Parts: sequence; structure tokens; C-alpha cells
Amino acid sequence: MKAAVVRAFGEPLVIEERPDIEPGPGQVRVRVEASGLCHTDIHAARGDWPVKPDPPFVPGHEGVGLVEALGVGVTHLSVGQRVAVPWLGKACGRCEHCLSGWETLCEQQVNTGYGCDGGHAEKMLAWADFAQPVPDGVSPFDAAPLTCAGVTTYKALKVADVKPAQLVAVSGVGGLGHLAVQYAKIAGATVAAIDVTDEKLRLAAELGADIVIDARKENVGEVLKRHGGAHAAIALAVNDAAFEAANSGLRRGGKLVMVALPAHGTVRLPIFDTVLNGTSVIGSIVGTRQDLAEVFRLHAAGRTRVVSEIRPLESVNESIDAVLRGEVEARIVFDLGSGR
Ligand SMILES: NC(=O)c1ccc[n+]([C@@H]2O[C@H](COP(=O)([O-])OP(=O)(O)OC[C@H]3O[C@@H](n4cnc5c(N)ncnc54)[C@H](O)[C@@H]3O)[C@@H](O)[C@H]2O)c1
Ligand SMILES: [Zn+2]
Ligand SMILES: [Zn+2]
Repeated sequence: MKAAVVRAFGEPLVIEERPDIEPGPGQVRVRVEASGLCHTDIHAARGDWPVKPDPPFVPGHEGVGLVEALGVGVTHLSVGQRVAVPWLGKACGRCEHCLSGWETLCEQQVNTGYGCDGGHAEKMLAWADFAQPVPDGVSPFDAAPLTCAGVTTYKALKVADVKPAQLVAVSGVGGLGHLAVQYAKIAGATVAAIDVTDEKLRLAAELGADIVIDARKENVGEVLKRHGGAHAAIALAVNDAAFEAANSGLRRGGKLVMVALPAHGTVRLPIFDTVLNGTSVIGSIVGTRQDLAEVFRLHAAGRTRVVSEIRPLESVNESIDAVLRGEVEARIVFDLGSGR
């Protein structure tokens, strides 16, 4: 089977033929149809973060496909069923985080495409309890971006506790941001979308953003303050300064939700303003299985639109360059031979 492999950090991925894989107990083998390219895959391939994967590895945590083999003990999935395999490949199920609805904080978790091989391949293994059934009528090409970009931003808005009549700033309208705009609108908020390219700002407006802010030309904090200041700012741009700009546009009591993970990212927050204004800074990492089920349900009900560009896996290195140059409208999804 064909896979895109990171052999060494910072080097182009290599398309390789790999031997077939057998599911272990509690696992399934998935014949991947579609696999979304998340900016996290790029961080993984470059070794950007303090905790690094171990090359060689196959990135990809937006893999969607059909179950083709069941490991021992798997009874709730069946061969031929369509599933999505998210970043949260597995969690322990016993720790305080797992037991209190925060399995995304489990210290024993294994991350797909990082701690084990991921979806940028014709076949992959998944732990059956964490493979999310995809509802009928949701295409694998839509399900793929929802599996990380969707669930992560849906969760970030839950963490921000967004309410109708609030102003939500979405900083960075990429793969994640284009869905964040839609979830914030579904929550009833007024949405200010911030980016640095005309195409992304145009897309944000098309998806329902009420205010668009071009961070190249405008002072983000000032514009947000002119609208009363944001109740929540969701930081999705891979740029330290964008976090600071979004933070400067919060109203009193506002929340900065940190989601993007720039390499060696650090943010300087003014202590005086943070104390005086009672603002908070919250980190948010992906979402739970329940969050993903809700994201799929919303999409099946026609409430969200996934904007994607479908490409062959062989384009992986050009695709990474296109994301880094900001030339992708929202999400690239690799077609792993879906037969479409
Ligand atoms: N916390 C989590 O659970 C989680 C999950 C998925 C992804 N991520 C991280 O989120 C980040 C975004 O991922 P993505 O796939 O959406 O990336 P992306 O490249 O598709 O989107 C980033 C967007 O930010 C915009 N941008 C760049 N500089 C900007 C600036 N100064 N101000 C405003 N916008 C700016 C870009 O034009 C682009 O539209 C990555 O760092 C990724 O690793 C985190
Ligand atoms: Zn991701
Ligand atoms: Zn746990």
C-alpha cells in the first residue's frame, strides 16, 4: 500500500510502498478514501514542537475510509462501514480527564499521524472505540476536514462559551478558521474574521462573517474595540503576533482561546490590561468523540459547508508548500483512490 512518509524532519515526504498491516486486538484496518492536510501535519513533518514524533512516520489525522478488517474483540463496527480516524487515536478511559469528559487531556493518549501512523496512506489502523462512524450522506471528502478542523473549532467555541449577541473574533481563516466562522454563526454570534489574504477574507464574508479585518492594513485590536471588543477571540493563525493582536481586541471579561501552534510560539501579554480587564487565556486541543459526533450531525443536517480542494497524495509536498504560502482556499484533501 502507498503512503506518504516523513523520513527526516524538514525534508520532503516520500511516497513509499509499504507492506500490508493487520489490525491488533481492538483495532480495525481502514481503506482510506480521503485524508485532509492539516497544518499540524506540516508542524509534525518539520519537528516544530517540543514533543516530536519519531521518523519514519505517516502523518494525517483527518483520514476517512471504509473498515476492511476487524481485530479481535471489535463488535460494534462492521466491514464496509465508513469511519473517520481523528487526532485522538486512543485514550486510557480510566484517568480523571477521561472520566470527566476531557479525554483530549488524557496523558496516555496516542495521536494519529504523530504517535502512530496516520491517514496519508491507502490503508491505516485505528482503535475501534475512537474511529468515528460517518453518517450516511456525508461524503468522505467533507468528513475529512471535519475530523480535525471541524471538531477543533467547534470545541474551541464551546470552551469560549459563546452566546448569541456576542462578538467572536476568528483570527486566521484557513482550514480551521473557515469552519470556526460557521460554528460561531450557528451559535448566534456576530463574527469578525481576520486574515492576511484577500481570498480568505472574501471566503469568510461568503461564509457569514459580519466583519472582515485585513491584518496587513488594519489594526486588529482597534477595529475590534470599535465594535465594542470581542467576547472571545479564537486564535487560529500560525503567527505569534496574531495572538497578541487578537488579545488586544478583547472587551472586559473577554477570552483568548489559543488553538494554533506556531513553532516555538510565545506570546507577550500585557499584565496590566489582563488584570484590569479580567480577560482569560485558555488553551484548547481538538475535541472529544462526542464533539466529533455533533460536528458530523450538524453537517449531515446541512448546517455547515466544507471548502476543500481535492488532490492526489503524490502532490503532498507541493500541497504543503501551497499551505505555507497561504495559497489554499481552506483545506486540501487527498484522494486515496475513492473511485470518484
Ligand atoms: N489546538 C488544536 O487542537 C489544533 C488542531 C488542529 C490544528 N491546530 C493548529 O492550528 C493552526 C492552524 O491550522 P490550519 O490547518 O487551519 O492552518 P492554515 O494554514 O490552513 O490556516 C492558517 C490561516 O492563518 C492565516 N494567517 C497567517 N498569518 C496571519 C495573521 N497575522 N493574522 C491573521 N491570519 C493570519 C493564513 O492566511 C491562513 O488562512 C496550526 O498551527 C495547527 O497546527 C491546532
Ligand atoms: Zn489537525
Ligand atoms: Zn485517560
